[in-house]
Amino acid sequence: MPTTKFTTPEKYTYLTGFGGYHESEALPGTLPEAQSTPQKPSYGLYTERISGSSFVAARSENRHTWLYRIVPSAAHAPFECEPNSLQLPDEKLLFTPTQMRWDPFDVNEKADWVHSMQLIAGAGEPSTRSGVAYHIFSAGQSMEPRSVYYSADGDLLVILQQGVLDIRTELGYLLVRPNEICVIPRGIRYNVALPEGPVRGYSVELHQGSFTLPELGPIGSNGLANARDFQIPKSSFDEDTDNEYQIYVKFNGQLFKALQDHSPFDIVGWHGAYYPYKYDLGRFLTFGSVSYDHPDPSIFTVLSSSEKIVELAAFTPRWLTMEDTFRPPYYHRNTMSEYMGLITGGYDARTKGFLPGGATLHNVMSAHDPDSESHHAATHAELTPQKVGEGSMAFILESPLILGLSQWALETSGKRQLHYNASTWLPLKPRFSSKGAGEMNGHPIEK
Ligand SMILES: O=C(O)Cc1cc(O)ccc1O
Ligand SMILES: [Fe+2]
Repeated sequence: MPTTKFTTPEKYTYLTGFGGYHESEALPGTLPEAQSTPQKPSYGLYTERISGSSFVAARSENRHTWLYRIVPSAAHAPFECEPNSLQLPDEKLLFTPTQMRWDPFDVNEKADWVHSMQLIAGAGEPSTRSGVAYHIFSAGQSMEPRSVYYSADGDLLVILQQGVLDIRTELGYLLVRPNEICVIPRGIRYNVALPEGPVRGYSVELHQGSFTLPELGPIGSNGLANARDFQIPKSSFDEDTDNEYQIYVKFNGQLFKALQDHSPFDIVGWHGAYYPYKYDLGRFLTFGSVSYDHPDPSIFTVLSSSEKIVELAAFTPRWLTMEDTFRPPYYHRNTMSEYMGLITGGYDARTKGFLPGGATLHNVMSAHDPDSESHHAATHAELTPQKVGEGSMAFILESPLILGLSQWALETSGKRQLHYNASTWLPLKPRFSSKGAGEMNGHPIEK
């Protein structure tokens, strides 16, 4: 059969709305009317289903999608183990309460998406569907065009820091640019091309549950990440049953590969609620205190997860107007582990050492926040309305899990700052005076 390529002119247009039931067809008349499994699907297609939740999951958590494709995904050669996979950290993680900070991670010019993922920290494991894995990706190469990857281990949240990801998923295209995040659900196959050169960023794989929008409570019906701003690909297919394709899968932490002689991008139409999506953090509707005191960063939550295993919050540009307030984050210890990254610019509790493409980890109950310089600056700042984070974007992943560190994070990457704690908090000296409130080492505290 001759190979004919079909790409929709609407390659990068999207459906919108978080969590809703969507449908898309690249050829009119693909989707069956009023049913899902007709005896003879249109155009001689095969019907296939991908389930992202158990059949009996509550309606609010039930996620599945019906696919109408040229050849079923099951038609491939056996999977074989890829022995030298970088993505397989078959190692014991190190659990330490020591505060961690990393310089920006290097781009691995030779690696593609699949082979560039490096584990930073994790807890639990995929086989029992427990916990999370935090990775850094830093790829210099597009994936081989006739190859796809999927993870059987969890839903993947991608926080892009540098470059552009042209992600072709089975369900259509997603162009992910800096300041955007995307989620690729477990099992969805995709190829990542790098149209603008090397990419770098952070990812979190959720072994259990799925990503959700946080409840809004007293905020009301809009705000934070609005459901409408989540973008979902539209169906687009290749009609190629002549060439060989590679299917990579991460399965319980191990990379496997199988070959097939037809394009995995052969879905002509789909309907369902299980799909990849992207979101531009620039659209976040930020709330904060307009009177006094520092609100908790939960007010910045972009995505939560169904079993509260991890939550993503973004520190977007915003106005601070609080009166008589120490405005940056307070000193704290937290029952949650806090992993932070910087997409652009700076972060108001840290004057130096926390740079775009770098990261920090303050594990469960490990004390942290403002470094001595930013503490001093904020204590003496004039409290006029102030825009913070202009041109900046930082994020935090909060998790109740104690995170263990990989050998790569601790040693191999060479990016761990060995004197993080000492340089950040040891310069903080006592300023207490029993002679009375309002004095600092015998000097009146400036109001
Ligand atoms: O910088 C951090 O550690 C994140 C953070 C920010 C904040 O405003 C309050 C608490 C907190 O952990
Ligand atoms: Fe914190």
